[in-house]
Amino acid sequence: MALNLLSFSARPSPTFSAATCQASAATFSVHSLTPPPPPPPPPPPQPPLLSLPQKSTPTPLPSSSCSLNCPHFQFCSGCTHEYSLHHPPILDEAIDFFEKLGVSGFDFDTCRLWGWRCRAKLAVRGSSTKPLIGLYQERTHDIVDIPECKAHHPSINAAVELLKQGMSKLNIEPYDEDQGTGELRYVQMAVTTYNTSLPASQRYKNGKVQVALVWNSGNENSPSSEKLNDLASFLWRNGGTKGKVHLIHSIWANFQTSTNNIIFGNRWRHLLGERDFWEHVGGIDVSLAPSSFGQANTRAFDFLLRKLHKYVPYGASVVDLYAGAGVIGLSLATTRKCRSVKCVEVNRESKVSFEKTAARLSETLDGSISWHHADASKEPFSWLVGSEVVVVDPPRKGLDLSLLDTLRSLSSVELKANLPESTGGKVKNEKRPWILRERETSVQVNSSTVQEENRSLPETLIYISCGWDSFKEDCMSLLSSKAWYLDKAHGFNFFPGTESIEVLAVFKRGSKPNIKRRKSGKKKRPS
Ligand SMILES: C[S@@+](CC[C@H](N)C(=O)[O-])C[C@H]1O[C@@H](n2cnc3c(N)ncnc32)[C@H](O)[C@@H]1O
Repeated sequence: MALNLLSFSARPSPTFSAATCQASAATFSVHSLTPPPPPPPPPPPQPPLLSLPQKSTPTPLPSSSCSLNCPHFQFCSGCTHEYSLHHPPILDEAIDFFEKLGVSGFDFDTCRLWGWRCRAKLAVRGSSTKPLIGLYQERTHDIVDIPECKAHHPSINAAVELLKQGMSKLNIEPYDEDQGTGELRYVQMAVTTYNTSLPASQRYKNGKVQVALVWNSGNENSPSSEKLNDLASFLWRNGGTKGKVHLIHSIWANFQTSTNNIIFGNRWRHLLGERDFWEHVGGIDVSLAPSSFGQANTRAFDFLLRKLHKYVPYGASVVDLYAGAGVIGLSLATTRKCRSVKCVEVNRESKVSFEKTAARLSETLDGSISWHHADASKEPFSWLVGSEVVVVDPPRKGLDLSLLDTLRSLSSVELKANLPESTGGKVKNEKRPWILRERETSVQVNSSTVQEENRSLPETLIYISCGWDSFKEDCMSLLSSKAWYLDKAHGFNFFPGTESIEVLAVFKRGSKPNIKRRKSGKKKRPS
């Protein structure tokens, strides 16, 4: 699927780091699973999970601790603030927002502050003798070279350095946007920290990089393909299994000739190394092709998933909208033994990753699990029917309006849905409309599982958001419909150094129960 440059620099970027927050076991024991961080830079004392039940401002730390210490700060558009990485400026606003809505127990998981980015898309410009590999400078098309990025997993920086050496040695020309000439346009680097042959404590820092080279040609038969193969061989020879340092997991090519600012073309080729890229998050092994969406902050995503699990009842039926490769849905299917899970994703490239993950999990999956190549904004109601829980994880711009409207009107629709003759169109005639509608592009796991007719509508809405502004709007819109109330919210430091946080919000259908304080029943002590 095409990605464009706006989202590229929007999902905050780069870095590399050292310390992992030491969350107190009492608040979030999963942190004890976090492998120790890579050795490098400034490892100040880490503030961990900040539990903010009241309007409590987290304990202030000196501004020098938890600072970015990145030589590229101010030149590169990836990070917007330098100090107190554990406490992004937006956090205070989030605390206020949830407090005003009467949500108790909002907490913020600070996660890893440096070296957190396990997935980066970087532009390649400059010249073969002096390649520049990095992000655009704010509001320009000038690339800032970021070899010492503190957000990047250290393996990404090492792989970028190796790539530069290869380009110089083999005379690979970076892309020239004005002329449309040159060979290498972008590179995507994705790190897998899944290596069970290492002790758990050493896995993160020994992450291996899946390198995807975006080549300026229509396919692998172009005259410049020889250079592409030479570059891949160079990377593999020096960074692959037999290199001095084993750094590279695999090398892929993507072919793109478009003159707009879309990063990837439609054609992908696996060149060297392992074809399958596995990571372990949310209690499952997940496969991620370079063409599929993958979360940039692997560790923080793992924390989020583990927190998410507890909001989904055992045996529930779930629809996972904006599902990517179905990581959330499959993680729930496995850990919560879901009766059914439907994943809905518009990028067809994610299908193969879903299939691989599901195949590896097949023995643990009992329910009916499916993935659908479909646009969640089209007939959204049909996706909601039959699920008790809906999970949405939209892009930064938030929910599609049609889906938002459908969620807002769920209480009134439910009445109709329960009346056998009253629902219109496909919903009326087909028990599982999604199967009919997307037959060619769906994947059904456990097709032998008999699905009973389930016409229920979601009672729980779990909203995962990477766009704070759009989340606020969607949240207020859902609440103003009176169809939902906000029950819980958690924040995660997915993008330290930036203005963004990730939010996990749990909405329940109906009105908020009026919880009256129970009388303790204890007898007063005689004074
Ligand atoms: C923030 S990502 C989340 C992916 C997935 N939940 C995960 O964590 O790996 C948003 C996903 O929504 C997909 N998407 C965007 N618009 C969509 C739509 N209208 N219908 C279905 N999927 C959509 C994107 O392709 C992307 O994979």
